[in-house]
Amino acid sequence: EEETQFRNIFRQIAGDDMEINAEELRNVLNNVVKKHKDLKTEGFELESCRSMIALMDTDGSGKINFDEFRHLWDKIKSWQKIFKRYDSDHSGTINSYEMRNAVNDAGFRLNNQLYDIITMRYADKNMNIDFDSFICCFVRLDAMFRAFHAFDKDGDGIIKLNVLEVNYFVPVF
Ligand SMILES: O=C(O)[C@@H](S)Cc1ccc(I)cc1
Ligand SMILES: [Ca+2]
Repeated sequence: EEETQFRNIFRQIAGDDMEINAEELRNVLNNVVKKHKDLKTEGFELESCRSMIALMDTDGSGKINFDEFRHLWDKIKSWQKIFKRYDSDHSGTINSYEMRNAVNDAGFRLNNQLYDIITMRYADKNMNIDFDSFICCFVRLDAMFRAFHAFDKDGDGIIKLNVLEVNYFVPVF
């Protein structure tokens, strides 16, 4: 039941080509986020949606198919729960202190420097991160850690990268 309903929603968003492009992703994200008063945003930017698609597009089609979309949607659903859980002052934004706990809760382990880097990168002038910036940050962190684990064959937490492979880690910034 849930599955067919989700597939129908996907079909509506994706249209005839049954793939979601950046424009269609931006529309659905902005329509859904509007319903959540506790998620502050100026709206998802097209550029952010392009990079979200690039990071989730496993078959390199430049768009996301049903499975890739469902995968992204499940992540966004879980990350919005984390956002609400750690927005302790219900400001609708995440401050640097709340961000550290949110990132940890999502299972990402960063060193202090990286926490500061991503907070600077995604926060506004008052050091607050709004919802769309939060999601973009988490999509990139997720992609970075997935790439890292793909390279870390023996799981010892150390990887060797040649200059071309470094590209997998640039999107975080
Ligand atoms: O689907 C919803 O409205 C809730 S449950 C989860 C969610 C919230 C915000 C976004 I953007 C996407 C999904
Ligand atoms: Ca807050």
